[in-house]
Amino acid sequence: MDLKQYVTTVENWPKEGISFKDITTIMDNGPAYKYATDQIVEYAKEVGAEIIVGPEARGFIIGCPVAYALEIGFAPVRKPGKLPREVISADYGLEYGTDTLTMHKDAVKPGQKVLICDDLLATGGTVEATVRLIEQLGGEVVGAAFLIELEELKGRQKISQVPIKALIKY
Ligand SMILES: O=P(O)(O)OC[C@H]1O[C@H](OP(=O)(O)OP(=O)(O)O)[C@H](O)[C@@H]1O
Ligand SMILES: Nc1ncnc2[nH]cnc12
Repeated sequence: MDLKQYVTTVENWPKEGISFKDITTIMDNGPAYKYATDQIVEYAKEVGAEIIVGPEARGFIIGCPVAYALEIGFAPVRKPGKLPREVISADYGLEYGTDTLTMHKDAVKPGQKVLICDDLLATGGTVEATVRLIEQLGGEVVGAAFLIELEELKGRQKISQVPIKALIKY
């Protein structure tokens, strides 16, 4: 299946100059959503994932069905103030300023093999901060899987030690 045909590009959103890749037109198509999920499930098997970690919000849409299919767990990465128990935090750079991501301290067990799932790899700031969180908990990041990679932004250089799977490239 050519998944790219189900991505909708919205020019100049949310800001002038941004070419936004809207994945809701993959999700609302049953066969396309299943095909995309199945590809990542196969990758998760290849790398021996024991748990899926996904950053809010779109990482949940990709990661949760993969975890369900494999009967393994899913651990959320969230913005500050959203997780109710003790957390660890990682700051990361945005185009202007910084932001912070958090995970529960016991979300990943030491030595556990983790696959990170998200919809899109752009500058790599989100996934790089997610790798730091997982490694701080003692987890082993065995891969990062995305529906879309924006190659021009060179996000994969920020996590050069992590194997990356991207189903669609621009
Ligand atoms: O590689 P990066 O430059 O870090 O960009 C990619 C991230 O940006 C988007 O999430 P966003 O922070 O917009 O949050 P959302 O999923 O809640 O919309 C996307 O879902 C990725 O998580
Ligand atoms: N161009 C883009 N389209 C969709 N989500 C994004 N997150 C960061 N950059 C993005």
